[in-house]
Amino acid sequence: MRLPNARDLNEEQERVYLYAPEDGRVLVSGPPGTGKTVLAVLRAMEAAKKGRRTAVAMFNRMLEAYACRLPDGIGSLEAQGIQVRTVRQLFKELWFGLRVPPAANAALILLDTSFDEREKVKELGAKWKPAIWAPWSPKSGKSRGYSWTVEPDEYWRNPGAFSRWSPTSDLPASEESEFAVDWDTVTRHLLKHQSVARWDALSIDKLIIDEGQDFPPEFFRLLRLMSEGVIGPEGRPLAVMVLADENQRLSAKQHSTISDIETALAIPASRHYHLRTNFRNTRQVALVAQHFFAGANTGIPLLPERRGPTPEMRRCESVQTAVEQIVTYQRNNPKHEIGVLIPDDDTARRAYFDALRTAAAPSSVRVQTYAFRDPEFNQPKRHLVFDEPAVTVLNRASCKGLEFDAVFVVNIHAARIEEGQEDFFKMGMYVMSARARRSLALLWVGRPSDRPQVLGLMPRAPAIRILA
Ligand SMILES: Nc1ncnc2c1ncn2[C@@H]1O[C@H](COP(=O)(O)OP(=O)(O)OP(=O)(O)O)[C@@H](O)[C@H]1O
Repeated sequence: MRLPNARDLNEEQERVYLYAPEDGRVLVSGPPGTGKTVLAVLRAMEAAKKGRRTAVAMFNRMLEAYACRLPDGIGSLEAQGIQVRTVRQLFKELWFGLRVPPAANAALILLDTSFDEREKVKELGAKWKPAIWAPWSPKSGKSRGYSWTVEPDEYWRNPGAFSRWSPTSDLPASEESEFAVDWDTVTRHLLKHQSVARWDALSIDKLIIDEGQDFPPEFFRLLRLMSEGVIGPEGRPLAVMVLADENQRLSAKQHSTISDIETALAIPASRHYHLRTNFRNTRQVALVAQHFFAGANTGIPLLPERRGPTPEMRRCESVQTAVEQIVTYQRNNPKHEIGVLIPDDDTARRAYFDALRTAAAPSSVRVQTYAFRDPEFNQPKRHLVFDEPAVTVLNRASCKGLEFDAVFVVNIHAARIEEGQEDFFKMGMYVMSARARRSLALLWVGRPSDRPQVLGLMPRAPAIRILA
């Protein structure tokens, strides 16, 4: 990521960087491009310099990978002793480390079993699952990677039979999705087992959360209790800083508005900092993003002065024609970072990725992608480069927080907007168009006579050049 020098911060950023309290809870809100991630990273570096054990927690792996890469000469965040994790991973590690007894609705129960006792647990119905990560399994030796698990039904029939192997469970999942955490259950469980939890597993005393709007209020209620010292190690309350923009919410279900976060974290006005200056986009890109603005509280950024080309909306005969447009742009601008963003359709993401890779093959340009569910491409820390020329193909959910010189939002004709979900569609378009530093194109595929539903929601001239 591009990290301005602390001396280049503007006044509103400086207020956070220099004067926001180190302890308790602080909220920073601001629209896209106002420097929230920059402040998260700068504040983390500052806290680490002062000897505070700090973590920056991101919503997804893409942002985690992006924030890990700092400009040359600064050294990675990890090298500075700062943990960079997704929130889920951070709390999963903590949860396992606390070794609290299994939660009632947990999908998986783990046993801390030595190699020598494997036959005994097997007799009780436990199974060895090598793919399950257990913090206590040694990295080498005879029992390397052994994770013994027992089905919840089996366990709850006779919990006492397993007690000698310190049973614990996975983070309780919410009913909506196995990937979403049931934070209320986590809170209740930690309150109940506060005295037996091994709190030395909490390896941080400062937590900075980026993209805070994508976590539910229950998560912030847990953080509040941890920062008040109600949950956590005695005498070591957790300091929390949250950065958020409610206009960039990802899901209609699991999210928080700014006022939800203020309430759940009990943030007074004096601890809520507002950013308004957009450092990322040109004025022309910002005007298109503004068209999709859904009107929630964080506000529209001040329009930037920097000028650039007028964004375009282009009809393409086929996916292949759209791909050719992108490849032509890349050939004319070989030094650019290019984002190809899709309003959440994994089949389309893969199709664009494959077609771009083939079409760009004669050149040495890097074409890369990420998808959580695609085992070939779900390790962005290992596979992706940032701040170098590349064509990066991503779904909407993965492009949060990132930026590119040029953005092509493709496949928009296929977007289906469910009743009452228009605001979320617009928020998705807001997030994707605001990734562009300079050039923005919205591409749809169809015949000249086609009128896909979404075209009615697109900006019009003169904000955008319409090309058929
Ligand atoms: N004071 C500054 N001077 C110069 N560039 C800056 C400054 N602050 C931020 N930037 C640049 O602006 C861009 C956007 O910053 P950043 O990604 O932190 O914004 P953000 O608020 O997190 O955006 P989003 O909500 O879209 O994730 C980055 O390229 C960053 O380097």
